[in-house]
Amino acid sequence: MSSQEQPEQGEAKPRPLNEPALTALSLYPQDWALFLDIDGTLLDLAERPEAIVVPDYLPGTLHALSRQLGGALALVTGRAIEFVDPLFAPFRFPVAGLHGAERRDAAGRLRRAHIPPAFQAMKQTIAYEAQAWPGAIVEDKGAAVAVHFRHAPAYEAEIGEIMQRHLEEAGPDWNLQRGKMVIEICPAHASKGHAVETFLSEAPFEGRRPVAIGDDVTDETMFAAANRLGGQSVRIGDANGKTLARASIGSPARLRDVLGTLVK
Ligand SMILES: O=P(O)(O)OC[C@H]1O[C@H](O[C@H]2O[C@H](CO)[C@@H](O)[C@H](O)[C@H]2O)[C@H](O)[C@@H](O)[C@@H]1O
Ligand SMILES: [Mg+2]
Repeated sequence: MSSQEQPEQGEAKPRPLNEPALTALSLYPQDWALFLDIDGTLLDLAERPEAIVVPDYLPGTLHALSRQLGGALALVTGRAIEFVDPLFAPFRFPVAGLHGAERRDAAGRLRRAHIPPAFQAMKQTIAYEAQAWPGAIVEDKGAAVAVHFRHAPAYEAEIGEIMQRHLEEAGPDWNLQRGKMVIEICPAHASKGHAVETFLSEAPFEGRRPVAIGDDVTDETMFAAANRLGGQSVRIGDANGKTLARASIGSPARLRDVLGTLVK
């Protein structure tokens, strides 16, 4: 690398180019709200659900960006809320968990999904059945239960059949949600798009245009909401063309870099 390409000693390193879909968050912070998925978006995917790594600078970056946006930054995730808060401590962001089935608004009010005794019993049955799928991981998320087959791909079809059967027994209040090497049963009213719309009906999100960023099929409803509301929708990674998102960013690492450049 020749000397003229080297930044002068002390000169700031060239800042990554802001992605056009996100620049507005820095140029017009009073007009925009940011809705962020977690796994595969803010955080790199890991081999196991509990093996995720939160870069030590990330909670502070999100807090600074939230302040810049007047508090209009929310996490919208398939994770349970109680799993999310420790990830970004000491900050407690507005958050929709279980794909929108539970939500804590900007005022701290928490709305949880009901967990009937029959659902608790079903989760125990699934945990027992999972013993027949070596490598599968059962994730009890309270009002949802996920079976991960990232390390048991040979059992994907059988797991899908069993989960479909449990869904039929559970009834219309529940839904089957697929994701990356995972299938789960969650409350039927869970929708990330509806969660975004609900946040946007409340302070400090009200009156702002949404930027929705996600990486998976469960994020498509919030892309649709953002598109419908004159906002921006950004998909992380390669969606093989099958997405409603109107922009894309290559990886969680790239997104984290760009988010850092948006903080003034
Ligand atoms: O809506 P998100 O915030 O993206 O959460 C989606 C699911 O993320 C987790 O599972 C996924 O990430 C794991 C860790 O990287 C990975 O091991 C797994 O294969 C992925 O499916 C989480 O465990 C789920 O509960 C979330 O629904
Ligand atoms: Mg995700």
